[in-house]
Amino acid sequence: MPHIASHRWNHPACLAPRALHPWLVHPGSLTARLIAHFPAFKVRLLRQRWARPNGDELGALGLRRRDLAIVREVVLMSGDTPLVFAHSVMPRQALFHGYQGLRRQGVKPLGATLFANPKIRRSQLAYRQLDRRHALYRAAQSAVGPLPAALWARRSRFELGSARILVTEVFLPAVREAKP
Ligand SMILES: C=C(O[C@@H]1C=C(C(=O)O)C=C[C@H]1O)C(=O)O
Repeated sequence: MPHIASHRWNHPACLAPRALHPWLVHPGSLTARLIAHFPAFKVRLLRQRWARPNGDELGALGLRRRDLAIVREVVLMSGDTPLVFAHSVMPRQALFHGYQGLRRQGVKPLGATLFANPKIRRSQLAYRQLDRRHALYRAAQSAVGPLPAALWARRSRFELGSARILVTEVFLPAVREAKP
């Protein structure tokens, strides 16, 4: 396993390209913003199955290495153009205590569910650049094909009482603020 220079999700978003920055720091539903900016939005569901979270996700969810969670991976699309690779980790405890409905999420955007429930709190957003040393970069690349050497990603927890899920969004090249 190549050493990842830093597991830390603490890269300042201000270092991101100017055209990407508004997307990275957007506090509301990314789905809603993508629908407002791009035509023919759809969710391409890649997988949703029991799996082990990535090493740098355990701490954020208070999990041990052997703990299982349902891992959901999708590509948010505009027609045939991939916009965002999203990876969501839903621990067993969360699925049985609060997030039962997420098991049948299918191609309905997660955001449509999470932002519709006023009891769900979102944590601070955390950012980092990913490259081929990170599992999420490699998963995005196998889903959409060749990518730039580094991609900006953000992640946050969605908390419902004691239940927490971790949602990570990897921004693909097509997502840039329209030229002013
Ligand atoms: C959390 C949101 O849901 C989006 C949709 C996702 C999905 O359907 O799996 C995952 C992450 C988000 O990009 C959002 O819209 O902000």
